[in-house]
Amino acid sequence: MNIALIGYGRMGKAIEEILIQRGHDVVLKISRTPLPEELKNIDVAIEFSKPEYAFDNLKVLLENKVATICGTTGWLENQDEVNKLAITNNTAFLYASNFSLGVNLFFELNQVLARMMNKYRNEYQINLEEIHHTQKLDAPSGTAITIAEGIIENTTYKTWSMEENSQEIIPIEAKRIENVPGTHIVQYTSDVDTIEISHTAHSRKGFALGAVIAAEWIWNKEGIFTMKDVLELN
Ligand SMILES: NC(=O)c1ccc[n+]([C@@H]2O[C@H](COP(=O)([O-])OP(=O)(O)OC[C@H]3O[C@@H](n4cnc5c(N)ncnc54)[C@H](O)[C@@H]3O)[C@@H](O)[C@H]2O)c1
Ligand SMILES: O=C(O)C1=N[C@H](C(=O)O)CCC1
Repeated sequence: MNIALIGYGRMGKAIEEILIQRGHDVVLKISRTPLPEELKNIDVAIEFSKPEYAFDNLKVLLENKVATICGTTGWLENQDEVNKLAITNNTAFLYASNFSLGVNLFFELNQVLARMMNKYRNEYQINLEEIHHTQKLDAPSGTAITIAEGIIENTTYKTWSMEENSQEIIPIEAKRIENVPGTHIVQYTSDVDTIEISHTAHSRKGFALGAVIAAEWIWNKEGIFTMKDVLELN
């Protein structure tokens, strides 16, 4: 496939390596705004840039009817508009806060555990922690937000917060430590014990491979998709 890499930083470079290994051609690499207004001969675009640029990049890509995979976090206030653009332009769009197979399995496990723990809300205090490298611009991580949303969907918690903690709120703690690719921990603590599930990425390879697999999957499709569709976790 002909792939456009929009954002050529740590993730863009890790994705390029896997694209080449799998026989794809990287026909465009963009590391700053603006994108060219006309985009031709691109099968799929993979967008991993920065929170403040993602929305403008996605608009140009979708208006050019380019099927797009987006891994940039921190722009989701515009998600509805982006989804609409994909639909009105008869193209395909997939956003994932985390493309790794392991984290997508972890999302499922988190929901099962949340359902079980809801009965014991009074005995156990929940805590969600994410740890990433010091260059990360957004907090909490997109992955932590997806984990919190998965808990909210399956329990009586109403929201998440990095500042407040109450019966209705899932507290999220974001730590920044040099060279950590991404760690997420969900903990339920009582007076007598702790139940904990965690996912630790050893490198960016898992994120990059997942993004390439999603790009291969979305080619020639129309609509809004998630990694659940790609990995057949539905
Ligand atoms: N979904 C996932 O699985 C996943 C995994 C890792 C990182 N991320 C997210 O991906 C994003 C990128 O992460 P990273 O570690 O590669 O960051 P990075 O800072 O290394 O790279 C970002 C790149 O974007 C480029 N850029 C700047 N302005 C741009 C513009 N207007 N258009 C296009 N590119 C532009 C920069 O030159 C830089 O090279 C972040 O939001 C991060 O949270 C997501
Ligand atoms: O390195 C990053 O930045 C990461 N961002 C994603 C997030 O915000 O969840 C995925 C993990 C790595």
